Amino acid sequence: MTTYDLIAVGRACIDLNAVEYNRPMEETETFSKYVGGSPANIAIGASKLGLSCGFIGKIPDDQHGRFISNYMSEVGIDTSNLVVDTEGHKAGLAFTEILSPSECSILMYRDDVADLYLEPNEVSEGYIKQAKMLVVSGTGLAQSPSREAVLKSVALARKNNVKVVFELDYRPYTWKNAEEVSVYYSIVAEQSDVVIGTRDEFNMLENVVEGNNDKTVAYLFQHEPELIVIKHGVEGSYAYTKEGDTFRGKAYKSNVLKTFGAGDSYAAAFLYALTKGKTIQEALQYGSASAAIVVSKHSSSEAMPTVEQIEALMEEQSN
Ligand SMILES: Nc1ncnc2c1ncn2[C@@H]1O[C@H](COP(=O)(O)OP(=O)(O)OP(=O)(O)O)[C@@H](O)[C@H]1O
Ligand SMILES: O=C(O)C[C@@H](O)[C@H](O)C(=O)CO
Repeated sequence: MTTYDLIAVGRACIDLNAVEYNRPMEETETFSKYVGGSPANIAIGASKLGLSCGFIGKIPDDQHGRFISNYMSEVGIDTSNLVVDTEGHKAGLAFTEILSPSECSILMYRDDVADLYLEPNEVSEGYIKQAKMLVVSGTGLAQSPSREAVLKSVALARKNNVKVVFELDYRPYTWKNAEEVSVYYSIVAEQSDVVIGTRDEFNMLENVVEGNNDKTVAYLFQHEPELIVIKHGVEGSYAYTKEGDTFRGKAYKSNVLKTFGAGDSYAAAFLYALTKGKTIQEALQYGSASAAIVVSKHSSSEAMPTVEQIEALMEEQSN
């Protein structure tokens, strides 16, 4: 018996999104606070879509930590394995700059962040075995002890027949160099059932400047993965199966406010659709429609849509 459709492991942080957008951050005076961090956003998105979700991570023992934990509980995520740090580590902060709908950047404050101090002994087999899938974010591999905690969670998932979904989620901060990224990304990707990332992120995994999708899938299908999703921004995304099928997901039209949040909302809705037994082609549409909604809104987490909103957009743009 599984209790959770999905348990995500990794960072739960704070996003501070510029309220006065279409201008440089130097001229921004007001920021809105949201829960952020890619794996937290995915769990929030999936929970808002009605999946039962849990989370493994570490938050600070302060106002930010309590804000994160309260918000995640409010949207229905089980936070019993969201460990409270006792050593004074802080929450990661992501200040977002929205220069224009297509030129966005994120200014990260991630020195000594609590999420990277998750210890292997804080990852419980009893918890992981209650899930259908474990969603692992690449950033959790950037530094010890979180690195070992994530590797342990993958090993426990595999031992208990829990599907491993690896969201590459490459962020340059905290990694030392490209070799290191490639080493740890390969270890986890080769053991995962599903790997999701952008073309650039797969280049980091393979440690190549310009890879191509055929080579990527030929490499990964020699190992555990059964399904690989490669995203190409507004040009859409491709899903490849080990049986040799390829599916293309087109991006939906959107009144874009900012670009970030696309990947997390895409993953949440894609995984929701697969969990509900939709086809891979349909799952690509759910993911793309969810992303189109989130890029038209101000936040990544709070903006995660409902199933009805996703299906309405799919219907509206069905031709
Ligand atoms: N401007 C856009 N308009 C509509 N849909 C978009 C847009 N940008 C991205 N998407 C959708 O979101 C999906 C994922 O986007 P992308 O490939 O940029 O991922 P990502 O880089 O992980 O996102 P993020 O910016 O959150 O890190 C795309 O395949 C597409 O369907
Ligand atoms: O993942 C992060 O740490 C920042 C996110 O919360 C932010 O909203 C984003 O970049 C989403 O893609």
